[in-house]
Amino acid sequence: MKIEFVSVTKEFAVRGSDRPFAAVSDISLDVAEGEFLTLVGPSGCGKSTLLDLLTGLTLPTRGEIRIDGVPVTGPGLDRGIVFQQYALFPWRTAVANVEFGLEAKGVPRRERRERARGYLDLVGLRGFDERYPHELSGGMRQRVAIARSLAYDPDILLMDEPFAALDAQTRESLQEELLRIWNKTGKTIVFITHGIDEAVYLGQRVAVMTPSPGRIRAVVPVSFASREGDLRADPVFGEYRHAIWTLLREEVSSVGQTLTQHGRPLGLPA
Ligand SMILES: Nc1ncnc2c1ncn2[C@@H]1O[C@H](COP(=O)(O)OP(=O)(O)OP(=O)(O)O)[C@@H](O)[C@H]1O
Repeated sequence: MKIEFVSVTKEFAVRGSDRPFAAVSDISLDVAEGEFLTLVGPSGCGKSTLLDLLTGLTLPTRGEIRIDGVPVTGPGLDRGIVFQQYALFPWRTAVANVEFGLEAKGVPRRERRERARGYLDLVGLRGFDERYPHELSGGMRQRVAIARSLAYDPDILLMDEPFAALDAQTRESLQEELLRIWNKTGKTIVFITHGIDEAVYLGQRVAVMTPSPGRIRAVVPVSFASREGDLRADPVFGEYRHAIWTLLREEVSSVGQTLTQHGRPLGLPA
């Protein structure tokens, strides 16, 4: 297993109270090597807390997170992160931003530019190497951020609502690009979103989180007979969307009904 959360709880101290607040509680979840897992849930359910734990920026109060069987004790170059905000260096061109990842890896100067250009190509930004971030659109900046994370050549890509600030059309085209990049690179991706459509479109499995305390309500495997054409208009897409929407509203019994109706066991609680 690439990533394992084993009974992970994260508590924060609350000012003026001697009882801590559990941001996430007793989370157990496995992510396979090369899998694309989306994590969906409402604001405040603990998605970012889970991701922070996975980056090693914070440590669990109880439980353990393992990568390749080894407990996470701090950040590492095996995990690349893409945030909602672009976090690019404004004083560096696109290609120099991507090169930053290669500097961290100790790649010799000569090789850096060439490899950085390769990553810009991969994210569809050929010809934009010398643009500064302020000369790029929001979608392009996010492509540069993805290219920079890929330049570290991490095994795992962690994405915290990376497309949330983009307009709908740009978001859809970046989702498509991301799937293409994932297919090409075989990275393990954990992608956080509060959009059900986005979770269903991208994920091979969708982990559904509910708040107070943050828990994983269900993990829904997603598959389509074909991804040709307008996938979002596919009735099966609508079924997944509805199932997850219902889970988020805790109407679990009707979810069981919707799904068995079509004879596809989706691993949901009955
Ligand atoms: N450092 C902290 N100290 C105290 N409470 C915290 C801390 N970090 C997060 N929390 C609390 O933990 C809960 C989960 O927060 P988190 O940011 O993980 O949620 P989220 O699902 O990512 O939300 P959003 O979608 O709005 O980003 C929230 O109630 C938040 O107030």
